[in-house]
Order: sequence, then C-alpha cells, then structure tokens
Amino acid sequence: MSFKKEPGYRHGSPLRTGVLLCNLGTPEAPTAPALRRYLAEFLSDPRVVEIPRLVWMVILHGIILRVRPAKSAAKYATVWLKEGSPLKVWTERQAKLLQGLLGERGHQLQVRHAMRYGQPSIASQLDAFKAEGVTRILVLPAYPQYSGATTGSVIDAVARWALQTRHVPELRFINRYHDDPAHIRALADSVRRHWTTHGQGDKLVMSFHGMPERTLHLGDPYHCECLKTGRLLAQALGLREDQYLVSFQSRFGKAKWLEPYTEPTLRQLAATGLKSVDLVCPGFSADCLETLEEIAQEAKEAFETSGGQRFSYIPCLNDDPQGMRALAELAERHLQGWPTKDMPDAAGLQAQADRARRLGASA
Ligand SMILES: C=CC1=C(C)c2cc3[nH]c(cc4nc(cc5[nH]c(cc1n2)c(C)c5CCC(=O)O)C(CCC(=O)O)=C4C)c(C)c3C=C
Ligand SMILES: [Fe+2]
Ligand SMILES: [Fe+2]
Repeated sequence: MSFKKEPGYRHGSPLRTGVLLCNLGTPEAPTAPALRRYLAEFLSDPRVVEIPRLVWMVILHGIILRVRPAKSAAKYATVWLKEGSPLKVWTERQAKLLQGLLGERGHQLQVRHAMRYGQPSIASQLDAFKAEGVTRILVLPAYPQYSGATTGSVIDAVARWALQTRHVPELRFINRYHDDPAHIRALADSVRRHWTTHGQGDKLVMSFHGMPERTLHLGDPYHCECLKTGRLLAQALGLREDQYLVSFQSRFGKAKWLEPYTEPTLRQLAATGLKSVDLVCPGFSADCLETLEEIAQEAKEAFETSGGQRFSYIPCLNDDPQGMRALAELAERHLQGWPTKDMPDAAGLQAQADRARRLGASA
C-alpha cells in the first residue's frame, strides 16, 4: 500500500476546519460524449446499481451507454443554463452562501463543494483542504434523506480517499436532515409563498427520487425518511391527509421501484377528476434535470393531457435564505466541539508556531 505525498508535518500548525458540501454530480455539457462519461462513472457505482458486477457491466457498456447518453443529453439541453448545469450552478452558490453564513456566525473555516460523480471530485477537494492545512472536515451530503445510493456513496468516496492518506483529518458526516425542524419550516414557507403568488391547487404532490423497492426490504431507511419528511411538511402546512400525497419519480430499469410512481399517479388523479395540483420535490436540495425536466415539463404534460387543468411546480430550496440558514445551523450543530471561533489571527498563529518550534528544538 502506498500513500499520497503528504505535506511535511510542522509543529504548531493551526488546526483548521473545512466543510465539504457534496452533491451527486452532473455532466460537463449537454452532449452525448459528456453524458457517456458521467453515466459511466455514476452507473458503475455498486451503491447505485446493486446487481452482479459482471452482468451489469455487460448491460451497461453493451446497451445503456450506447443508447442513453444521446437521449439524456437532449433532455439536459432543455434545462441547461448559460453558466452550466442547474445542479452545478446551485451547488456552487450554496457553498458560497454557506461560507458567508458560517462566517457571519463567527466560524473561521473553509467551505468547499464537491460532486460524487464528475468534477470537482470529492478526492480533489479533500486534497485541496489538506494543502490548506485543514485538519478537521465536516462532510455535508446535500441529501435530506439518507440512502445507501447517495449519502452512503459519498461516505465511500471519502473513505477511499482516506485509505490513501497517511495523516487522515478528523472526519464527521451529516447522514440526514429529513426531519430537521428548521429545514421543514423552510420547505413549508417556500410552499406557502408559492401559494400566495400562484394560488393553491386541490392537492399537494410531494415527489421524491425513487429507489429499487428491494433496498427498503434490505434495510435502507430512505423510504421511511421520505414519508416522514412528507408527513412533517404536511403538518407544518396544516394539510389533511386527503390534501397531499407522497410519490416517487425517476424509475430506472424494469425492476419494481418505490411506489406510487409520480407520473402514473398524476395521470390517475387527472383521470378521476382532479383539476389542479401543486408539486414539490422535498428530496432534492437543488433543482436539476430530475425536477426541471422530468417534473416541471414531462409530469406537467402528463397531468394536463390526462384531463388536469393546472399543474404548478414549486422550485427546490436552491439558494432560499431560510433554507440556507437551516443548512448553516445544521452544520453549526455538527461542528460543536471543534474550535472554529475566537481563533488567533495570523500574528497570533505565527507566535504560537514559533513557540512550538522553540519548544520542539529544546526537547
Ligand atoms: C440507476 C439507478 C439510480 C438510482 C438508484 C438513483 C438514486 C438517486 N438519485 C438521486 C438524485 C439524482 N439523480 C439524478 C439523475 C439520475 N439518476 C439516475 C439513476 C439513479 N438514481 C440517472 C441515470 C440519472 C441521470 C439522468 C438520466 O440519464 O436520467 C439527479 C440529477 C443530476 C443532474 O445532473 O441534474 C439527481 C439529483 C437520489 C436522491 C437518489 C436516491 C435516493
Ligand atoms: Fe438518480
Ligand atoms: Fe429522470
């Protein structure tokens, strides 16, 4: 086993703290080659597709990576922004805002963002932290609900990096915030604001990304955490049981995924006479292909061509100030015990380092 080259150890180096905001990752461009690279990395993760490796590699490389990249690229092209993929744009912005909010609260630390698939990779950002002398890292996966495929996979990437690192920083992980009261309040207020501007529909559909149903039976808490977020959000909004429902989108492949599926549910609601729905995606911390294309375009069309009259998509929290404050408070709670406040300034640190060097030399 060989380790990465380590910056030389220096006595009295200050103990710096970093926060790593991680999201899924997104292609570099809305083109078939960029999608092929992205999907090859994403779909090769055994946390994401849990079928025997050899069989899956044949299907992935023989069929999926030949067909899906072009189709997905066309979908990305419909939501692409001047600055790039929406997921990238929002994640970068969230990291900057988090840096500012934690700074305002007196924390002296560095916030970076990373993508589990694509760039900037988790390993490259952890390397950057080390180069800056960071010795304590709080990892914040931007997934409110834990699932092995998402949060678990971020932990894998950090662990893989740690395996190659001689001097491993102190590490902490935020595994979930699906029932965090400030997060639920931020979601509820964003829904209320939407209703004030656009009017309230007959039903609120809360659509979460799906997972293969078998992962629920194998012990993944994701399904339960989605239902809890849904229940808490409905309570915060004062909704009766018949005024909301939780559904699951983005099914991939032929296996049974968590039900009810979002699009067939919307068609059924429309067919049985429901005229207007609002749809929110509380499992996504930022708008992305799955919300902007699959929901705000495709699901809307499905509802409206099945007899529905009004489909209103409620954006994700993105850079919502209340949502960002909830994230900053969450990070702050998990930073407890790490001295990020009242740290000595540069001159003080130099004096500390000089003292430690003198002591080291006389020892
Ligand atoms: C193949 C199985 C997949 C599992 C399991 C899965 C779980 C999962 N994904 C998210 C969040 C996102 N997924 C996104 C895109 C996306 N997801 C899959 C497949 C699985 N996801 C694919 C193939 C894609 C790519 C797009 C496509 O070709 O359809 C995104 C959007 C990324 C973007 O660039 O905008 C997000 C976010 C969660 C939360 C989750 C399990 C809980
Ligand atoms: Fe996904
Ligand atoms: Fe999708």
